[in-house]
Amino acid sequence: MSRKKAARGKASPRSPRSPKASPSSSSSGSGGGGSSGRSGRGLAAAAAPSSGLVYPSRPSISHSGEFYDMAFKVMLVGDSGVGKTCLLVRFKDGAFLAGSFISTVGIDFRNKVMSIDTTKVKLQIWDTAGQERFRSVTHAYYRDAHALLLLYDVTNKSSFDNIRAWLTEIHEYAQQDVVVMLLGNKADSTHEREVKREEGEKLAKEFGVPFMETSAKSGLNVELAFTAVAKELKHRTMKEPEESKFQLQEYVDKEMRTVGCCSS
Ligand SMILES: Nc1nc2c(ncn2[C@@H]2O[C@H](COP(=O)(O)OP(=O)(O)OP(=O)(O)O)[C@@H](O)[C@H]2O)c(=O)[nH]1
Repeated sequence: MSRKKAARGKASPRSPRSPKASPSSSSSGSGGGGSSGRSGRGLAAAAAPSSGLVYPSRPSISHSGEFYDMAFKVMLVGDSGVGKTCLLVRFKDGAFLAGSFISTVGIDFRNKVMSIDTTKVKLQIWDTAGQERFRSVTHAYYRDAHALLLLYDVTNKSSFDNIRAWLTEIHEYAQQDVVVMLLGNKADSTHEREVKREEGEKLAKEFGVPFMETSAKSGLNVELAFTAVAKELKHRTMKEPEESKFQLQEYVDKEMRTVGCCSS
């Protein structure tokens, strides 16, 4: 069995739910960002993304009129229902999508320009459908991703168990030096919790990836997760010799201690 097949075999995402949007309804987000993926607008950008890092010699301007110095592609991946769209909407708009769950169809993206030290970093964030039937669409996007935020749902053990299969898939399709961060989402749901924080930490350690728990609902660590990834990508790109190497997990741990965060 090929590695690809093995990865697929292991992954057993939640049973598919009927999406409310049709792939043909889409023109994916550009400029200020695409749709949230909630109302059937802007879903399922079928065309492969244009490749590569934007690191212009002078600031560029985004479609929303914001200047930026460098741009990166970040993908959100993980089982259906773990909260990828909600995490993106929380980060981009500071809101939580409560109410009935509508699965993402295919793939969608939104942009956000962040100030990292004195640099303007544009993140183009791709929200992928977690459902197995869209996997072949999302595979095409992995190779252009500079960072992957891999989510599981702390209230859903099988989404955690599937992380190994997701990591196999990432190794198969993404660039070798892609930045990967593991996120245990829905940390606000203390009563329904099925995965302890320590289990997430242990798995992340095993695979050598940084880890934190998040909540798209409360906003816990959402900004931090994207900031940490943006910092890592910026440091990798600038490679300033006098700068000491940026340590992503150290940064995350320090920031979490500072804000006195973390749920359990
Ligand atoms: N309590 C809680 N619920 C959340 C959180 N994030 C998402 N949800 C809920 O989980 C459900 C699924 O969220 P989505 O963001 O649509 O999940 P997704 O990973 O994008 O799902 P697919 O599009 O199918 O891949 C929704 O009902 C959300 O309201 C969170 O942090 N806390």
